[in-house]
Amino acid sequence: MDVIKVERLSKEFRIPHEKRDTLFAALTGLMRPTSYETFAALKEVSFSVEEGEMFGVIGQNGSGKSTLLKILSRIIRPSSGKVEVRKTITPFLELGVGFQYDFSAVENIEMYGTIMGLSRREIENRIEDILVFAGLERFRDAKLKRFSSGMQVRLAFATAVQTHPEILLLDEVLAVGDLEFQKKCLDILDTFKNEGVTIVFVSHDLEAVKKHCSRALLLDYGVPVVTGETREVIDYYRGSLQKR
Ligand SMILES: Nc1ncnc2c1ncn2[C@@H]1O[C@H](COP(=O)(O)OP(=O)(O)OP(=O)(O)O)[C@@H](O)[C@H]1O
Repeated sequence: MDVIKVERLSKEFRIPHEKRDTLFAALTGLMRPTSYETFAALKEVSFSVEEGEMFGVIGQNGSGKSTLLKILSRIIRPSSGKVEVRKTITPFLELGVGFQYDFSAVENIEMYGTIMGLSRREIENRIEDILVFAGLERFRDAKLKRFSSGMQVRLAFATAVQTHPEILLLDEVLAVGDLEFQKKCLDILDTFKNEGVTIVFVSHDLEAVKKHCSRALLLDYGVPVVTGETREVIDYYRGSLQKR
């Protein structure tokens, strides 16, 4: 069963240009009205993701991957096209949103867990597991402002995976963690996959995409160049990069 179905999805952003012809006009505010340029971040993108599948989205910087995930999670609206999502989406796009830097690790787990929809009891039962998974047991009472960015992501990911996701959207969030932690997270994703969780995984780490995703989509400046079996999509991507 398809849990995500995207048909001819397009997204255009309006980029403002302020025209100030002379310094005098700029200083006196006598400028022409702002004009806008339209920028197409996604152009007629279509694909579907099956339940329990880990689906990769790859492409160069600025190719529209994050825009696509933001539309799937309803953070932004498409300009045209159709997006159907049949289960609840848990977006891990910006891990750690809501973290309080003056709070300790444990206080942040309690707060973040609440934001992610866990009950008080669920959080209390899991605090130790979360700290162990994040490898931060020794830092339980340290304030977050003393943590490195990698430590913050470890804490956020460790808390977030305790929720009961149906569809997970991951946007390059693991890249900040060190190699050992990245491996741990990818192992967790495999466990999720085995439990039937659907995962959409945006990454520049092509080896991780190849290893964990069954199918993938390659975007090139908003254009869906190829969708299919991950190995073929990655080979195509590598081949096209060599030709440039
Ligand atoms: N709110 C916005 N307003 C205007 N342009 C935007 C906005 N959000 C994204 N863009 C533009 O859309 C294009 C696609 O951006 P997006 O962040 O989706 O790319 P990406 O593939 O995720 O890139 P990266 O690999 O660098 O994370 C970029 O050119 C970006 O500048």
